Amino acid sequence: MAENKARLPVWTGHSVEKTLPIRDQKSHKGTYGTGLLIAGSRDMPGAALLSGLGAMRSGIGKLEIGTESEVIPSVVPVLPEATYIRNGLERVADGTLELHRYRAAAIGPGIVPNRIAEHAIEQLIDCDFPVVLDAGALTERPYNERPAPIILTPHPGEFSRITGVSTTDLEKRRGYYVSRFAKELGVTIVLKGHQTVIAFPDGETWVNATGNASLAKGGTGDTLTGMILGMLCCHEDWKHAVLNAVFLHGACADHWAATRSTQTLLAHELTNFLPEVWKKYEPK
Ligand SMILES: NC(=O)C1=CN([C@@H]2O[C@H](COP(=O)(O)OP(=O)(O)OC[C@H]3O[C@@H](n4cnc5c(N)ncnc54)[C@H](OP(=O)(O)O)[C@@H]3O)[C@@H](O)[C@H]2O)[C@@H](O)CC1
Ligand SMILES: Nc1ncnc2c1ncn2[C@@H]1O[C@H](COP(=O)(O)OP(=O)(O)O)[C@@H](O)[C@H]1O
Ligand SMILES: [Mg+2]
Repeated sequence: MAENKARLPVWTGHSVEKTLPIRDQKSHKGTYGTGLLIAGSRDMPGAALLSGLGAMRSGIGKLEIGTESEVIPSVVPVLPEATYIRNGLERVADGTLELHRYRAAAIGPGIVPNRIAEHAIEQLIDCDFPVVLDAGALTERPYNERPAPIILTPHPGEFSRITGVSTTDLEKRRGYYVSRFAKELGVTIVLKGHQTVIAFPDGETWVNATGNASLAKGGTGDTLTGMILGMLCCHEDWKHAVLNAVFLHGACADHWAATRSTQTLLAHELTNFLPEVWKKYEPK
């Protein structure tokens, strides 16, 4: 029997209105910090662009993208605002990149899981800023106590990979499994899909109120990872950053679906709508 979702509280538009940050007229880009994004590879260059667009459209101060050299020329024409760390994955893995200056980091979109990636993830987890782990960074590992959150953003296939729970069992009890493993692993888990569930390690769990099947398309999760990174850099409360990123990501898809076929969305179009959609929830 499908789990009764009614037990979980819903993160609504009103929740977002109460928790969105104000962009102080006297602020400067340093106010919102620099985010580090390790994403993209030669066969998956678009993941770096999609997550980069998500981050730069979501309140960040500056974005540095660590990616393979050959990926950079495909990102710059569409996102000239980001700067780059050539072969950033290797630089993080071998400890030659200064990490303390970042406000938050995200790693995984378009990254091939391997030993170097694992070393880079270990280095980031050793830092004291929030780290988002997605896609190629979602492999089974323990997480030690640290001063800032680790945020995993698996779809059901990735969740199954890191927990051993079959997607069939998972889909019957999403709320139960995501809350259980968030507590057991001591991390935040965003279990994506229809009615995304967000579970924090302290047991607090929410269901997202937005989104639709137009998001069932490659690249939309990479986009969300970037949006979470950007919002971590501009929200005081990191939990609100995660919840509001998931909500606004789905709200952009809902804006699309209001007048267009849900068969047709391209992931990069989500961030074209974010300026207008975000505005709707800001204080009038
Ligand atoms: N433009 C780019 O550069 C893009 C780059 N991308 C990069 O591709 C990399 C691989 O990421 P990925 O998600 O595409 O593949 P993977 O991790 O193998 O997981 C899929 C497996 O899980 C299973 N599955 C079960 N339930 C599921 C569900 N509800 N939703 C989804 N899957 C579900 C599913 O089983 P199936 O039902 O297909 O048998 C399948 O076996 C990653 O680095 C990502 O960033 C992409 O973002 C696209 C655009
Ligand atoms: N049927 C659906 N309804 C609502 N949201 C969906 C649906 N299918 C997928 N999504 C959303 O789309 C995104 C897919 O993430 P993911 O599978 O990681 O994409 P990719 O890795 O290809 O970028 C997630 O944010 C998920 O919540
Ligand atoms: Mg994904």
